Amino acid sequence: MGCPIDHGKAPQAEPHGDHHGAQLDFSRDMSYGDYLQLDAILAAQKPLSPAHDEMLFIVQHQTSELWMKLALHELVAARQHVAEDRLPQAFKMLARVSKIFEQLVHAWDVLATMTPPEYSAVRPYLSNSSGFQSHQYRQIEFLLGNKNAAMLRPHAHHPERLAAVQAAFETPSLYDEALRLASRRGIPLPAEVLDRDWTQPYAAHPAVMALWQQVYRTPEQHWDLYQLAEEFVDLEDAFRLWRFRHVTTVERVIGFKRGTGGTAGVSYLRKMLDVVLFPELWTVRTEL
Ligand code: HEM
Ligand SMILES: N[C@@H](CC(=O)c1ccccc1NC=O)C(=O)O
Repeated sequence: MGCPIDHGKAPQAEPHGDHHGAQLDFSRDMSYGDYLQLDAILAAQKPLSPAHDEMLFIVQHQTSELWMKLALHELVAARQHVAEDRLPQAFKMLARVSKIFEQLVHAWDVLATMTPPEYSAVRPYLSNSSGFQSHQYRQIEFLLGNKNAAMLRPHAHHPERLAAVQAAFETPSLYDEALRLASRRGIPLPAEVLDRDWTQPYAAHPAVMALWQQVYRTPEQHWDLYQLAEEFVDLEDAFRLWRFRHVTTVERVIGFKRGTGGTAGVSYLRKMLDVVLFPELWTVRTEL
């Protein structure tokens, strides 16, 4: 079997030759590398230091950003599906995002092969750059409800990126949309939940706790909200593991040095382990 598109060519003279019938001439057809823009992607690793390990550092971050690009694409679409009452489509996307995070959790194993002296050879070349300035990461945090206006500042000098991060900052989070959906389904929720200032981080509310208690006590009557809640828990679980591996990897590589981004480093990242994205989905478990 060759390409499913009929290019109007005669069949290969030797379909069972040493090329197994594969097309070998791409002078006129789109090839693998053409489709994937590999020339652009593979020309984008530009080490600044003479250190051997900088290639690992660059590839690790670039691949993470590509997975974050997909996660963001899925999360934006999932939120839209929730906002428009199409839960099955949202489930599919949220399950994929959880798997992306699991992939990113395992990716730390590769970076952890870099020892402190190996990283010390690269670090001076990083100047003040830091993952803290990742605009895709910040959009993911905002989409998941972890809003913080100060995090917009690193993007102020770049209008296009600022607009994207700002839009994520001002738009209801995935969880906000889930609560609005529950309300459309007839579960009573107050205005301070349904129409709040979306630029504020979500804070736990007793009415939302009551909603999830109802869902988890009678799942058969609220099956899709129950499934949505469990998708959210999967997602937060995977995200927590990612945050945890980040701190432990950072600690083993730079110890308690300040971050290049200006924070205290490990103690800042440890503080981020306290973030709870979907608070009632965790506390409801105590009540069941
Ligand atoms: C040796 C490897 C790494 C070290 C030493 C490191 C260190 C740090 C430190 C110290 C911070 C706090 C901000 C600062 O002051 O710079 C930070 C933040 C951050 N890093 Fe890393 N990091 C490493 C690898 C990675 C990788 C592979 C990613 C994946 C994209 C990443 C993404 C981030 C993100 C998104 C933040 C912001 C976190 C937040 O604000 O909650 N880092 N990193
Ligand atoms: N914040 C790190 C530097 C760092 O990790 C970094 C620098 C440039 C591009 C990505 C990075 N990764 C995550 O923060 C440090 O303090 O060593």
